[in-house]
Amino acid sequence: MSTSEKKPTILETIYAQRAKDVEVAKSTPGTTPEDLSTLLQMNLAPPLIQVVPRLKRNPSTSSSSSSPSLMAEIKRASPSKGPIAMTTNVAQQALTYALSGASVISVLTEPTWFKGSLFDMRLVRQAIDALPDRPAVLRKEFILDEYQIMEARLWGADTVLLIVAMLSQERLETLYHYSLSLGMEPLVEVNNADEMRRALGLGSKMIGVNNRNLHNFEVDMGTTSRLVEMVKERDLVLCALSGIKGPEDVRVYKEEGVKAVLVGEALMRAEDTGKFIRELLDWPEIKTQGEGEKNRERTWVKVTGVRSESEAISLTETGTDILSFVFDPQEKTYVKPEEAAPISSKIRAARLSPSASAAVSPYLRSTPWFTAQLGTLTATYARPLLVGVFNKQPLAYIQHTVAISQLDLVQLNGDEPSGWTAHIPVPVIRQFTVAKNESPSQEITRPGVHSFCLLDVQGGREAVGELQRVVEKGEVPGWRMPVILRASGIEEEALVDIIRSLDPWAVDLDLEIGVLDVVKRVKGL
Ligand SMILES: O=C(O)c1ccccc1N[C@@H]1O[C@H](COP(=O)(O)O)[C@@H](O)[C@H]1O
Repeated sequence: MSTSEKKPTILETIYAQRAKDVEVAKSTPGTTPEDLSTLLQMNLAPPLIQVVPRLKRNPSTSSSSSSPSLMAEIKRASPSKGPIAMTTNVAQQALTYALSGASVISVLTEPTWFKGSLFDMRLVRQAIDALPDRPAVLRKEFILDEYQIMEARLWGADTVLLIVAMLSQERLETLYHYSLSLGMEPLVEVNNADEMRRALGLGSKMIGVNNRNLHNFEVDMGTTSRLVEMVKERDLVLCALSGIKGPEDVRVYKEEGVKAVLVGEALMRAEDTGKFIRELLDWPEIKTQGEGEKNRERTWVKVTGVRSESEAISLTETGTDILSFVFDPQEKTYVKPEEAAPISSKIRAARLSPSASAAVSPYLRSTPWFTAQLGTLTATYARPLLVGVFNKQPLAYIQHTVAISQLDLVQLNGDEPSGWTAHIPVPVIRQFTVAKNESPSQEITRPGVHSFCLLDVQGGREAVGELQRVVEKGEVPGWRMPVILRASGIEEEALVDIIRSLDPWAVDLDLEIGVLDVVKRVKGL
């Protein structure tokens, strides 16, 4: 950056401070450039998503006149406004943005003027990590050194900001290509035609026009509009940045063909963030489950302990949705994988394809983890589903059994390591115990590891309160968590009451005399 005799502008001041901050980080034991480079070589950076394709999808994409996509910013404070939202919890804010349809979450990581940090960015990434089709994470920074791009990748960013106004052409090109080498297409920020030419010269696929002049803070909403012509017919996403306050601002950009808008302050100050976003972008309401609304037809029945073809067939004919084989030799209903295989084949040959209506709606792309798992399951598999139940068997045995017995799901009843789920090729159900006056395990509601949970209720009716809390508070407000209730040991009338009040996704019954009558009763509820 060129030095001048005049008082430095805010951009020059921030640049100078960030250059010092980077030197401190680089010379701190544990975070030297060599350390970061080793961490990258060890593949310790979390997986990436590609920002440009993600930016092209938003809740209005399927309609004939799609609205711009949203880059929603986490911005506690700014040099021009001072404090904006100092007490906002960044993880909650990010999840709200994601569930409201944001394609990108921009996180200011600069500490002095914006009160941000890499820790904020990590929390944002963690909060949205398990969502299907999660938004991309942008490190919104004053990037002047490759070191900051390494940091960004290691702390969970999918893309970084490069501000043309503060970089020589040589630095800009080097940083742009370095970011690409780590798999991240950067957002290149410009403020005038000269800077736009420099960004286009890079071959940038994502250019943001900042309506705010970073030297004098002046916001001119026409800045983006004046540069639109320069990118017409080009294969890139043009984004309008700064000063966007209401739907009228976005409408103008939409008509001009701007594909995305970045909004910070207005979102951080919004009272009802989801509503504000819908109105701002003229998006359709994103469907969430209303109070008591079901996302499926009726309680499913899972029966555990199937050992013969005749049992499997009569259960299927009675309407059982999930058949479970027990592969634990300690159990009296144990079957060997070779014995389950022909039963699976018979059931698979007879079952119908999933109904088209079960397919996941595009508006539900950003549903919370467990609900989305259920949506995928019902859209992908025909019923009855075939489950293998395991209790501390070796991983290799589980993998072998999935293949031999053609299982749709695996149920883990022991304390198998959570990392195993990544190596089991079908969705995993994990069993937990829920007991009266005992806080349920936090693992039950932790998204991203198991796909479904089966809750073994100890204490009959009296533990139902705990169960109720898991179902209602388990995921995100407004979303009831789908759970499988282990019903064996609960007498039939109590079970019927529990199903009526709790509306679990499924109940799990042991195969024993009289189970067919219970299946019929549950299916008839
Ligand atoms: O907002 C500032 O004061 C500022 C100062 C220096 C560099 C960037 C600044 N803000 C940027 O503003 C947008 C978001 O704008 P808004 O909050 O929606 O008006 C974003 O690009 C920030 O990085």
